[in-house]
Amino acid sequence: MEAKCKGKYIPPHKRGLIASETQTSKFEAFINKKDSESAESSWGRRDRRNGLLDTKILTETEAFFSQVKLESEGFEENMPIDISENFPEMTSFEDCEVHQTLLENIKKLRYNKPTPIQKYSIPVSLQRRDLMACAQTGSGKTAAYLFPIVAKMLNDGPPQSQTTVRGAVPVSLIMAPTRELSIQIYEEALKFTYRTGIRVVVVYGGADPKIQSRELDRGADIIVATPGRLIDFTNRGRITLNLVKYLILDEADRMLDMGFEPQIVMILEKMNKVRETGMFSATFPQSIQLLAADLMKDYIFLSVGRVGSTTDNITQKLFMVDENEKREILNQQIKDIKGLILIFVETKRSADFLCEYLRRMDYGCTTLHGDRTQPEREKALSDFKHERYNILVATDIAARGLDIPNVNCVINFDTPNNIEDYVHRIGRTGRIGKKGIAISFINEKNKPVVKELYSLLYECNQEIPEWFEDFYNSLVIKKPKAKRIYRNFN
Ligand SMILES: Nc1ncnc2c1ncn2[C@@H]1O[C@H](COP(=O)(O)OP(=O)(O)OP(=O)(O)O)[C@@H](O)[C@H]1O
Repeated sequence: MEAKCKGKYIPPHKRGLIASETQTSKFEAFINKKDSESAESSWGRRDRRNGLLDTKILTETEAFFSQVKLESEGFEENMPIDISENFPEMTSFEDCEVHQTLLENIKKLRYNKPTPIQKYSIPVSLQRRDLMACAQTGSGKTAAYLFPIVAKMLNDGPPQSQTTVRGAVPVSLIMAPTRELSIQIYEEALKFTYRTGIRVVVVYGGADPKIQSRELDRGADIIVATPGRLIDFTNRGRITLNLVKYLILDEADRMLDMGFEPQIVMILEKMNKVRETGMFSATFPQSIQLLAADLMKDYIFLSVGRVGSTTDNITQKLFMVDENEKREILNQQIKDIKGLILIFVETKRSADFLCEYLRRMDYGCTTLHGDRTQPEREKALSDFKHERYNILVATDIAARGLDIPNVNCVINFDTPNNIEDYVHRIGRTGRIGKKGIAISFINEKNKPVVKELYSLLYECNQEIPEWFEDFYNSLVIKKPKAKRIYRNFN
């Protein structure tokens, strides 16, 4: 029996056996032979029938493809893998019998081979299992979930009941914590769905809801969203979630922490219980893992490298700097750095002040923070990406997920007191095998993060300055209790 099962990963040891096996037969119903044989998918045929072909999006996506450069300098291959059930890894994207258009899109993206997280997670998702996946920043987690979603959707074909409901009735929902990250995921999803006929729409706060609403009216098969705006649209009946089969929480630990969790629960309540869920992040504190586990069924846990660790490609430097010396030291440090520099500060006000200062020092600088309007935020990010300014001063809204090529250096002007934030922030550099530098200014205010930071530096083989060793020791070595002196009165 031929081992080819469309949209499903077939591990090398199972090729040539297959169809009678349970995993395979479970998916036979979804296999649409015509789809995989013809260049056009059933989604494409649907669009043609309904006059939905969107040439503007196609042209836009072609422009994205033309910007793709082969940036990877080789990923770390020998990472420790922890997986809760044995799933053989895939060695190439072609291992998966997926629609040829998806494989062509992978070629256009110039992904020659899967990264370690992709190798292990794609087979799990194609076997339609829930997944909690943790891998370092910049290791290709976005493709790790987009590839199987698009593969499965191409397999399944459009849902029959879709046309009877008003508004958008997505099959896949991807949620992310920030507007900029949602836009980035949307643009990635356009590349994966190019010429498949699958429509992707992004909805996020701060942008004109009328424009987003018009897009939704044309139909949305994959929706990428920030939670607040998604709730608005579902409450207004513009988005119906009861056909969602594939749910992804990107930056899942952030999505499930206290800030977002109530909104996520509200959204999940509107969804069909029968769905496949994927949760992805570079960090996953244990308490959040427990919460996440409650939202999945019989899930696979996968980690590539230690949960919450960072890549050795980032050289992490620490400086002991008092608050009033920070600007001066910053000036000394950035003078000779080539390429893009991303500086993190704690507050929106300090972002503006620091940017102003750097401009006075003749640096090309812009800011990204929550007090700016959405168009200003998008322009700032685009100006930075396209190197119109080589310094971006940002608050934590730029900490997670953003994939900006050529960020050579991240500076924690105000180092966060939470190790997860630290890991995500410095992860804006040293992506996909590239080298990067992360500089952090530390002082007494950072006591809460010292222990975890020390462990992180140690495990990533980073140089630990003597003063930091002392700082650490002063916090961990308990002072001996004063000895009681028993006087001898004899
Ligand atoms: N197989 C691959 N080959 C080459 N490049 C890849 C591959 N997969 C992903 N990339 C590229 O790697 C970069 C980082 O990927 P991505 O943004 O998905 O990382 P991430 O793991 O989600 O990071 P973060 O934790 O910061 O969100 C992107 O530019 C992406 O296009």
